[in-house]
Amino acid sequence: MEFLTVSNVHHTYFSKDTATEALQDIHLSINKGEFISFIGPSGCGKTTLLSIIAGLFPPTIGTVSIEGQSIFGNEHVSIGYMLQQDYLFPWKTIEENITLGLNILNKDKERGEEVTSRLLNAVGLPNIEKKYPKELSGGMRQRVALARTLAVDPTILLLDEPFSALDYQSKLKLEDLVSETLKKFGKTAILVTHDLGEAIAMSDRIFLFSPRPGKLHKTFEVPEEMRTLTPFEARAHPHYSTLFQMIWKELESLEHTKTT
Ligand SMILES: Nc1ncnc2c1ncn2[C@@H]1O[C@H](COP(=O)(O)OP(=O)(O)OP(=O)(O)O)[C@@H](O)[C@H]1O
Repeated sequence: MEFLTVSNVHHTYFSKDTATEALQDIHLSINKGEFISFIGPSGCGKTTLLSIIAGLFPPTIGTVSIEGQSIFGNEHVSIGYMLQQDYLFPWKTIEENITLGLNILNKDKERGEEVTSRLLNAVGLPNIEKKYPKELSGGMRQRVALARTLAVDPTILLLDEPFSALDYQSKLKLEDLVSETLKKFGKTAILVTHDLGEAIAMSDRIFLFSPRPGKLHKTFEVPEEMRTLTPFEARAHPHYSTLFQMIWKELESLEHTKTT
């Protein structure tokens, strides 16, 4: 079932005397519960498209809708955004950080304690409600950021390189945790990443964009039998390296068109 639709999206950034065309004629659709990755050469407009889907600004041309309704100014759509940095408030406890969104939205305020405890359990960090972010490692803080993102029960989760600041071991563990948690909560998600292996291991489909102005170059389906595995297990599946090489070659040919 089509859930998110991006139709005829073009985006140009205008400043005093320059116009930078970031995206050109993007059409795509995503099904409910799917995990999608956006990959492509640096500067091809991945973050721009994610920001437009988040409703941070409208595209110059085109529309983005969720379940048939435009996302701009739509108060029924709540977007969960997870970034490279966790952006937890250092002066607030973990519980206060997690319930921040609920308080701002005036939603489920009285259930804050219960929601916090349920989500901290889900991300494997029980009983840290009263701690402060500085008492946690980088990986633990990103797990709290995931709990905070899920607390508002977002319609869709947008993940902009959320693992890239972590050491390799923490990154692999968090990939598994995010994947398992999103499946458990039945969430739809889009991941922007420069790590092709991560995209293959975590996604149902991968959207490859061409150099700026970014266009959707190709879509790759991850084989069904890999999707039921954890990202860690998926990396050991024989189809993983086949897909990696296929997409890598495409990426290299796109990089070539960029410089020539
Ligand atoms: N606020 C802005 N004003 C002007 N130009 C911008 C702005 N934000 C992004 N750009 C330009 O738009 C293009 C697309 O940028 P964007 O950050 O979306 O690409 P990206 O694919 O996410 O890049 P990267 O992979 O390097 O993070 C780039 O050329 C960038 O310099």
